[in-house]
Amino acid sequence: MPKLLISVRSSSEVLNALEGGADIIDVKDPAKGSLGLPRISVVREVVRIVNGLKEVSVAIGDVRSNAAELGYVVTALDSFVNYVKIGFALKSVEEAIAIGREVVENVRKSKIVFVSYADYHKHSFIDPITVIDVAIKAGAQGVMIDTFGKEGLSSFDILPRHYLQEFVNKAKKNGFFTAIAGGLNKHHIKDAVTLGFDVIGFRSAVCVGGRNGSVSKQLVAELRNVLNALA
Ligand SMILES: O=C[C@H](O)COP(=O)(O)O
Repeated sequence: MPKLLISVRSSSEVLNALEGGADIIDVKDPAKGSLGLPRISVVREVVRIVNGLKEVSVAIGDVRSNAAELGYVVTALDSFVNYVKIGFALKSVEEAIAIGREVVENVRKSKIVFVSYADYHKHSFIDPITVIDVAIKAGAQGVMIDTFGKEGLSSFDILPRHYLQEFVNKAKKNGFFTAIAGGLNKHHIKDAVTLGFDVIGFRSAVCVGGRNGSVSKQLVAELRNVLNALA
C-alpha cells in the first residue's frame, strides 16, 4: 500500500497528522511556495514530536539556481530527517544535473527526492520524465510530481494518465520510488494506487482554512480510510 504523506507547516499540526494516520510527516513552509523551505527550528520540533514513530521529510525549496547555500542546507538536514525533497524549478537540464549532484554529494543518510512539476509547461520548467533522467545522472532515491502553482488544478487535471504511467514505469525501471502530490483529494487516491505510486501527498485537502490553514485530524483520517479500503 502506498504511504500517506501529509505536509505540515508547524509543529502544532503534527499530532493531527499522526493521529489521522499519516505515514510521512512532510515539513515545508507553504507561504514560500510549493516546496517552501521551512525554518530549521520548525524541522527540529517536528522531528522531536514525531520521535521516530513515523518518517519525516523536508522540502528545501523550488530551486531556480545552483546557489552555494544548497550544500549547507542538505548537510544540516542529513541524517536527522528521512527524506529531503528538492523542487526543480529549472529550464536547463545541465543545471538540474549540477544541482542534483550538489545535493546528493552532501547527503549520506537521508533519501533524496527530486521533485518536478505537473504544470511545468506553464513555467517552461523541465518536465517530470526528464527529471527522472536527471535523477539517473545525479543519483537520487526517489522522484515526485507536485504542482508549482497552488491555485486549484491538480496533477491529475494537468497531466494525462499515459504520461503519469510512463513516469511511474520509467522511475521503477531505474530503481526509484515514486510520489505524487499537487492539489490531490480523496477521489484521486484510487488512480494514484492503480498507477503504482509509492507515496501520495496532501496539504490543501487536509487543511481547515486552505493551504495556509491548519491540518485537521478528521480530514487526514478520511484519506487514511480511503487508502485502507483499497488495500
Ligand atoms: O508534498 C505535498 C504537498 O504539500 C501537497 O500540497 P497540496 O495538496 O496543497 O497541493
